[in-house]
Amino acid sequence: MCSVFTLKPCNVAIAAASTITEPSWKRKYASASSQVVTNVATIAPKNRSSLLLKQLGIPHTDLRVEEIVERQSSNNTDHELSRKIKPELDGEFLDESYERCREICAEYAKTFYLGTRLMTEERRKAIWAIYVWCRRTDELVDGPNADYMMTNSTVLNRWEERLEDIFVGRAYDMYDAALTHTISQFPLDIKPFRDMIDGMRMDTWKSRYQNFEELYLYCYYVAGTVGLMSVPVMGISPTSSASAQTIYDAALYLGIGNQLTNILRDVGEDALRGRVYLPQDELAQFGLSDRDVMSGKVTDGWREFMKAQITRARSYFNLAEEGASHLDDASRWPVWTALLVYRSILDEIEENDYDNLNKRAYVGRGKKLLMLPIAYSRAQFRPPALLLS
Ligand SMILES: CC(C)=CCC/C(C)=C/CC/C(C)=C/CC/C(C)=C/[C@@H]1[C@@H](COP(=O)(O)OP(=O)(O)O)[C@]1(C)CC/C=C(\C)CC/C=C(\C)CCC=C(C)C
Ligand SMILES: [Mn+2]
Repeated sequence: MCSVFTLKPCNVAIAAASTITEPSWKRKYASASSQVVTNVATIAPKNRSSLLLKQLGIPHTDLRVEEIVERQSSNNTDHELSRKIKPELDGEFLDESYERCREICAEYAKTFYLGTRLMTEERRKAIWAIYVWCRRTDELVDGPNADYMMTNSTVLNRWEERLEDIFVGRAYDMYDAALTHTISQFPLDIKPFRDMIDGMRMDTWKSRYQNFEELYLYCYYVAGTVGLMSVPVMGISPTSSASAQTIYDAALYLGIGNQLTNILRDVGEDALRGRVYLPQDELAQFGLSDRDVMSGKVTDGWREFMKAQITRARSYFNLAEEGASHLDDASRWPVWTALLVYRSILDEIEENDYDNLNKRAYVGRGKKLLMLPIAYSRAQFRPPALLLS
């Protein structure tokens, strides 16, 4: 274990790296890429979703969400889920741990941080801890220290072992300690956390996506998982008549919508890193290729392509809206705020006349604040079935 008391927010990735040098880990996978190739090949796209999804042309890959929902709804205390571990942490240390998580969330994720400020204290602390774990995981593969750490399967395997430790109450540093405590307070499942690490594995070897199915899988791994991690913290309204599956699906869609938006916002930046997340077959349908993405020229063809991409990203936010109304009363406002603010990045791309090759779309603070009352009024809505019960 490393010394954690000197960590500063900007050292998050270094802190992650400092504990991954021990040589004794077991290798779970022969290599990062073979693991992911296997996943892509064996998780057959399975259209088990509603007519609405079919009409939208959205493939719903079998992402084993049912497995998570089933455990979440059961009272099986033997399972890793719902284990009430009691980390031996004193109040002051824990307060400091959460405070460090808060600082990082405030510094790196203004939109999410705004959302968390609208939550109850317990929930907001839990989301800060989850945020920091997600951010550190992402930093391992594309943060400033990623090259220095030569991110490879070893680093990610070690990070996954460390995750397993966190879930049994063993923390390596202060950030882990906050998450360990969160796990003792909320019925979090380790699965989406593991899946996010798989997504980062994927990002280390894959820089092109042939079609939307491939991209969707990546988006699930790195972002849909965040939705699944968040539901147990946000809570489902006790009067909701919706199935847990419906609500988890909606949370997953919010993650997908966020990530598609992220990808559309960052096309130019990602291209500079040699990455094109846009589906190759869809680029070709619009007479475009990687070369157009790299050229930085915003043509009419590019605009038309972007319009279609934006429409699809919005459709995921729309699907998420349905589930947001079934969350616990106290969680609806923050979730609606995050949804509206993140979705409005798409409006900004339109405002920029679809120039996401040279400009980064940005939602100003004023606009964000204006969305608070709109989100508040949306959050007052409860599905009609609840009013009857
Ligand atoms: C029923 C219902 C609607 C429930 C709500 C569920 C819910 C709260 C869903 C939230 C979904 C969400 C916030 C997804 C985040 C997706 C995201 C931005 C993923 C990013 C991936 C990698 O992308 P990239 O490398 O291209 O990005 P950068 O340029 O590096 O930024 C991630 C970076 C993966 C890691 C994710 C995070 C760090 C964000 C985690 C956020 C939270 C835990 C906060 C959620 C809180 C609120 C208030 C919504
Ligand atoms: Mn990233």
